Amino acid sequence: MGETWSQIGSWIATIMFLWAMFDNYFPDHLRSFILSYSMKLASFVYPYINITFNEFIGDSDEYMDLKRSDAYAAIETYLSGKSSREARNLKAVVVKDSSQPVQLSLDENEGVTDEFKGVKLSWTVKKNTTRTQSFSIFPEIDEKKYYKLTFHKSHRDLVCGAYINHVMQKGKEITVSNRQRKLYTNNPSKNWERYKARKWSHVTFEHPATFDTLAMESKKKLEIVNDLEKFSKGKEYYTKIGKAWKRGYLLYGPPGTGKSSMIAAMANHLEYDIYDLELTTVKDNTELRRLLIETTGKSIIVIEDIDCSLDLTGQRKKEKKKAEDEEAKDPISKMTKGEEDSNSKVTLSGLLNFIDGLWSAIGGERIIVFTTNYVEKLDPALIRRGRMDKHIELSYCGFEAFKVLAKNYLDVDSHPFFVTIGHLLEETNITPADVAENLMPKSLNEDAEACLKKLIEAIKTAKEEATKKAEEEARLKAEKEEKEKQEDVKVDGCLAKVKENCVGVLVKDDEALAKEVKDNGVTA
Ligand SMILES: Nc1ncnc2c1ncn2[C@@H]1O[C@H](COP(=O)(O)OP(=O)(O)OP(=O)(O)O)[C@@H](O)[C@H]1O
Ligand SMILES: [Mg+2]
Repeated sequence: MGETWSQIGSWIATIMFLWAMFDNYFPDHLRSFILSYSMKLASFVYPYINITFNEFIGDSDEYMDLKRSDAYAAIETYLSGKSSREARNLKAVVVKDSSQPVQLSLDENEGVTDEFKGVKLSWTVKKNTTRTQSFSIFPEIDEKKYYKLTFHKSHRDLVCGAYINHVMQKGKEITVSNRQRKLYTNNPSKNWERYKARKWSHVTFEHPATFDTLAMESKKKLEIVNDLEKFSKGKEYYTKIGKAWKRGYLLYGPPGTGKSSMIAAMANHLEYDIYDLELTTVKDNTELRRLLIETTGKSIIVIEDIDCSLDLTGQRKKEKKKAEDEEAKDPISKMTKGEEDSNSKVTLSGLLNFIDGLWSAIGGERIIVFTTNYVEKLDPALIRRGRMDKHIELSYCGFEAFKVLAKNYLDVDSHPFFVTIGHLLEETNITPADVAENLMPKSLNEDAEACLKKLIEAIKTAKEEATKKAEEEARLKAEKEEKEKQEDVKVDGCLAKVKENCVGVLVKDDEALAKEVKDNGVTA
């Protein structure tokens, strides 16, 4: 044993001596010559290239700076399917916000093979373990995991370029399709500075609406679906035309015509998250921009009832005044509300900047949706094309929309009652929400026919009510006109009297005098 050790010792000493001689006495050009030949010899004996992808990147001395590498995560996801089929030692990882409860990945020292354009490659998971210097009796063990990609040197260009890109892209795509989508809402800014506070809170987005369940004309529906798909696949196109990759939709129509349902259908179709922006809690334009920066790509930013959210139409002023009146009556509610109802100073120009300013281009594909019940009240600058690229009107229920609802709610494609319903719908304004409510069976023994009958009655009632309302409105209008006519006659009479009494002193023209008489009576 002692002999072996002394032999190893003498070998090491000899190698070190030769290395020192080589380093000190060989001329530079001879040294690089020998080194290059020895590399060639090594590559002849082992013609493979290894690339490592570390799990954590950043400054390892500064623990806080370490960040899980996106590339590592993408590789793990990319290999997950292969690993579960081929590898013998697997590890189950719980992935946050994923629709799959666990993801299987390779355990240490396990490997799988992959093939790309006829080239074979192998992936293995390795671990470096080092003991960190510490004064504890239990030295801390620092483990660094990494993926090692091995391939033949003749495929260097293909692997370093196209293959690695392919892995990253596929890995991200799988992550996106597995992820649970989220519905975000903005937190009031007074909470932003708290420990771990976030600008957006989220829940899992689970709205079941799809374009199949949406009741509207099929032609219009197809047009919207095509528009969305063209947008979501249009990265290169948007780059080519020099436009930020985003699109604005304005959804308008009476309450209950499916504006919110359409937003849910859009998100489900594109697999996007939704950011539901409550503008009234945003203090000013700077806060609006900060919220925008924190949104991610592949998302729909929604501002519902835009006419009520901003002081563009005078709506908010009215609401504020009403709130102030209520507070005056109930001072306790004012105290409990605290600062929450502080005034928002978001302006039209701030909102326009949010939609298409320089900041709006950050973070990838994004859709912005505004909804309103009163499109005519909106400032034209806000909804011009380029900002709100597509204006979609959601209107009262037509026959085609009814058929979609009948199929969804009752599983009925045709029925003798359909003809009556079709005629009634042509003559009556009834929202899809009301139609849907009537089509929904309310007890176990209510069948499709009973529901359709119920709907016919409801449309008839709506029609009668609408006729009554129209008649009442016509009566009020006629009354108003009659009153105005009478007032005009009275004014003309007074005017004649004034003119008669003031002949020669009349200084005002007829119109001004008439106005004064109208406002103040004959005394004027
Ligand atoms: N076009 C539609 N297709 C299918 N269902 C609809 C449609 N319109 C309304 N509904 C039904 O009516 C309900 C209310 O619709 P939704 O909330 O989408 O209306 P809205 O236009 O957003 O109304 P508001 O202007 O009051 O916000 C939905 O839950 C849905 O079941
Ligand atoms: Mg709505």
